[in-house]
Amino acid sequence: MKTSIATVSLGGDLRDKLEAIAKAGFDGVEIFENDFLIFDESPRQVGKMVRDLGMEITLFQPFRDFEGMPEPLRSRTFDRAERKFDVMQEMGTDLVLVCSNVSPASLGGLERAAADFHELGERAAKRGLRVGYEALAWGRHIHDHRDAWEIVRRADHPNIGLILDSFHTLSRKIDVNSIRSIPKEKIFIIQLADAPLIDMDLLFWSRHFRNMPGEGDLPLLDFMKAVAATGYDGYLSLEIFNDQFRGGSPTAIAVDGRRSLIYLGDQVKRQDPEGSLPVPAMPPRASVEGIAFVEFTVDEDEAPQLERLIASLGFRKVSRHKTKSVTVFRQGGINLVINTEQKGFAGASYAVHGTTAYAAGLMVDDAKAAVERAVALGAERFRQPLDAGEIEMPAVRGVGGGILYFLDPKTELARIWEIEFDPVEDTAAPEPVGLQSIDHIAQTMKYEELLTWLLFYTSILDAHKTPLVDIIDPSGIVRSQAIENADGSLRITMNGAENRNTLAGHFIAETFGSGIQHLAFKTQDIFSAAAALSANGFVTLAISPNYYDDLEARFGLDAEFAERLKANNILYDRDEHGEYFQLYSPTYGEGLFFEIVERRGYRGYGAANAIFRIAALRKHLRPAGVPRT
Ligand SMILES: O=C(O)c1ccc(O)c(O)c1
Ligand SMILES: [Mg+2]
Repeated sequence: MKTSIATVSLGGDLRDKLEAIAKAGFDGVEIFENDFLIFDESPRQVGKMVRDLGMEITLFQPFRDFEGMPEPLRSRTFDRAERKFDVMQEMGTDLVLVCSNVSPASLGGLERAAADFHELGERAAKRGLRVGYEALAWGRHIHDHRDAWEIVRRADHPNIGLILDSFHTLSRKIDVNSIRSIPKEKIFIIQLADAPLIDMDLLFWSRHFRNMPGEGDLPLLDFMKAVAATGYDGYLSLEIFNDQFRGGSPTAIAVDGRRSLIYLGDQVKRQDPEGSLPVPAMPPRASVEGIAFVEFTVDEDEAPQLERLIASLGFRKVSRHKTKSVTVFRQGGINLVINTEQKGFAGASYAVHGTTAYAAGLMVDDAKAAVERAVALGAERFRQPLDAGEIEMPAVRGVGGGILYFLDPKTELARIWEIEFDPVEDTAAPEPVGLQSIDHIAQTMKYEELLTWLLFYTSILDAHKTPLVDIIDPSGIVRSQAIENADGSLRITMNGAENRNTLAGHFIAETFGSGIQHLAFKTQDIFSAAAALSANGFVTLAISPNYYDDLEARFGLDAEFAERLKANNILYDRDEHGEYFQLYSPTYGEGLFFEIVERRGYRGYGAANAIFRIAALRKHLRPAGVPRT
């Protein structure tokens, strides 16, 4: 599968962009004219830079306001085209994009436009160049690829073809099946972009909100399936106008882009294995059975404090690593691993970020295959030297440089706790409080990173994203979106902080990066859990009494029930599927905390309660609100 991206998609100068694009593994690049115009090197030099990086120029674009011009504008337009043809020949590319005319001076009429394109085709052919016509969604006369195709068809010239851009077609909800009957040799290139569904002016939406396929809400897969049905096997080229992306790291955005294309190709191929699109083979998305463990890095001085907090949550120390300073705490199906090693990645991670949950292990159907897929999609494999007797656990780098491990039931990874660990007798064992599994892992990141990790998880794991919700923090907005699998055994919430004054923003600033900010454990009975926690000396996060007054009024709760919630600092929510109960620990250190939830059918994460618990959590930021028993 040949991949390309338009230079307009990234920030930096042309050299930075080209280097980032090559590094991410793209085969080609669209030179966006403005990126070239503001760059000081000659067209020849730019072409050489691209080829020296092992790529080719797939397209030069855009050429605007061409078709349907009355004289004398028409002649001027052809002169202008000849000048651009000169540049293209010097640069070494044969394809130019003409986008549909937006000029008020332009005249409509398919025949007139077709005649103009025929003449342009003649001129292009003399130089061995080709011209692709794209219908802008806001073109003055042509804003539908079906009309653009009709013009190309009538132009009837081998050097004139069509360019399809998913945004223009899908933003106008044009039936993609109309693509299937276009001869593949008349499709000169495919441009791809997704976008979040926002009701706004098409031009504004396109110029500011496009994102990578899979990051938005448009039916890109339907579009690509229709393209593939033509037999098209040429370049898939990203063209992403997005202010946030241009402000971000060109390297990171390029990696996301390439991942999005490979993943899209993979989806097309899985639906039509005999299709023409040459997609690299890779294992399917990993089916997740659950969260096998979460691992904390902490130093020896702080470890007792964290262990006391975990013990008060009803976790019992069950085993110690045979060769490393690593212990396992367990309750129900939850494994919390405490790593106080100074060497290796855990030690390095502690040195940079302090006490954090820096790694998580997912139980999947096939751990090796999961990593193979992740790496095929551009993830960075993680490995470190093993001690004698240790088994290799497949892993990749995840959010914030954390580690995502994979285990499976069919290899010795299933027995990792017996193979690498010795059982220990926990003399101060607390009473379990009925926590059964990890309901969700909550990761905090800068808002700019949210789409990156959303694509990372959804492309590697058999999971989907939920709609974006706004979490109201007293100091700003945190944008939250969850990754879930079908049976709810995997839930990861991702909270994108827009400023550092929010609780999430504070966490990122103080731990020097993104990562797991909290873990939510699931119980079947939150009231008995609350009682058992209290007996263990666990200090529950205190919620304002005013919250309960409001809650009673909002949901029409009976007074006695509301009083029970209040007495236990339990937050309550309801959706069309059922009820939700939450209680929290205070924050530990710079913002890490724990949550306990009971779901009675409820599907969300209690966004409506966030402002209340955030306000309460903030009070505990300093000093650490850890029970010191
Ligand atoms: O926003 C634009 O003007 C513009 C230009 C060229 C394109 O290929 C496109 O899709 C949009
Ligand atoms: Mg386009």
